[in-house]
Amino acid sequence: MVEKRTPLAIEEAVRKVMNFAKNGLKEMVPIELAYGRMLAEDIVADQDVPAFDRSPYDGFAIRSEDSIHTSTENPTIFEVVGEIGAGSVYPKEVEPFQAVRIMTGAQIPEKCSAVIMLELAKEFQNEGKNYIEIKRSYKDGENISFRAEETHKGMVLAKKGMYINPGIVALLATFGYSQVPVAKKPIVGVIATGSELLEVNEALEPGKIRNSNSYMVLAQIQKAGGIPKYLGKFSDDFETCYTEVKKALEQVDILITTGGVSVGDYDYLPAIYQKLGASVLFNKIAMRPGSVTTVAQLNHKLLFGLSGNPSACYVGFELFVRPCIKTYLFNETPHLKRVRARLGENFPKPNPFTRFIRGKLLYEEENLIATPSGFDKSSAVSSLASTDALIVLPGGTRGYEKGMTVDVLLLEDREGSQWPWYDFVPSYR
Ligand SMILES: Nc1nc2c(c(=O)[nH]1)N[C@H]1C(S)=C(S)[C@@H](COP(=O)(O)OP(=O)(O)OC[C@H]3O[C@@H](n4cnc5c(N)ncnc54)[C@H](O)[C@@H]3O)O[C@H]1N2
Ligand code: MOO
Ligand SMILES: [Mg+2]
Repeated sequence: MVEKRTPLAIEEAVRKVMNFAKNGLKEMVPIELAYGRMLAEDIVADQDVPAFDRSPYDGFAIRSEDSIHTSTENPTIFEVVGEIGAGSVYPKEVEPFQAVRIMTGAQIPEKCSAVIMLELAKEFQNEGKNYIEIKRSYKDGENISFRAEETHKGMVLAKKGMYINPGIVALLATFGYSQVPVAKKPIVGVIATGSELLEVNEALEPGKIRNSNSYMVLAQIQKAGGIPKYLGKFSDDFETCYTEVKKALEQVDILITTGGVSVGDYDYLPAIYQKLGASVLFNKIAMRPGSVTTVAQLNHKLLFGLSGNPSACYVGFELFVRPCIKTYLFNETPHLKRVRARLGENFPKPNPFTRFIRGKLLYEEENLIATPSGFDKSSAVSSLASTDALIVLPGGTRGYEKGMTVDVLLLEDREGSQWPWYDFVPSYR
């Protein structure tokens, strides 16, 4: 008699896994390699930006008080006593009715309090000296970029766990991080099980299929921020698979197997977990696809037994493995982000379990439309190619109709969420 498994609610299953998700370590990388990594520390401003009052224009720096009585009828003349470009500092104090020719980015000379744009100053020479004439007054501080107007020393500019985008790279450079503290990536091993599996370069034979799960999962690992490590594909032979899984555990932070988790004669993963002494967190979830997704832990190392069926494998990874990789990388929003959309097609088939339909998102005017990507069986491969969201259809006795409001989990978003697993309400209720 085949073992009867009790399905666990998805939310509970994710919670059980997250109890074993842990933060990883920090490592330093040169700033050129920081893009795309996750920050392992808050970035705190160790200086003001700008660090000195500077000119936002090419022009002339003056003492604004010298310009008070200026008008078209009563122009004011300044003697130009020096010139500085960005990077240079005018060495003296500026006297009344003197001006310093100054370029964008240069430090405002001492005593100066306004900048006249080049275009608004009439330049002339007299007896070998340079002068400018202006026809309006300038206020104290006019055309000056003040010290700390952008950032104060001590401000947190980017938080630990944030994805390092080009803007954060600019910040890191501004604040002198030639070496950047980033989260060390977890090594995530992948083992495919199945006597039917051929390698990608092998010709098809009767009854066999090419191993697509491994390469799909390797890509998912990379996308989530881990280091994928392909450990091979093995026939459904208990001893071989046991030995390979045991060996793999020594080389990785997280281990994924695909296939062999259901109740079939050659589904050996449950027995492998038992022989390893690993404790199984669950082996049946009230979801489709991926109901057979099994997760175990051995000495706090997670072993994900993803289904062999490609769509089930894909979904199992996104719901369970991804948040563990993100947590390892210090991310505090490790789960998929959830938004509302309108269903783009009828989905008439009711299901007792919650379904995660692979879908494609599209904006129509201000509405977000989520349309199933295609062939929807758990064995489907082709529909995954155009999938950028999982449409969540809670289990029940009725199907869903085009235009209904549904929850979707975003696969191409970087923000993520702390916890999307609450109140999935079927819109037909
Ligand atoms: N009597 C029952 N049979 C099944 C049940 C059940 O509850 N009772 N569950 C079904 C569900 S749901 C799923 S999902 C599958 C899960 O099977 P396994 O995870 O044990 O995976 P396998 O049996 O090894 O393979 C299933 C399917 O996937 C193909 N496969 C496997 N590996 C790969 C790979 N690397 N690349 C591409 N395709 C792969 C394999 O050829 C099979 O067709 O069990 C149901 N059965
Ligand atoms: O676990 Mo299966 O993927 O539910 O179809
Ligand atoms: Mg099976």
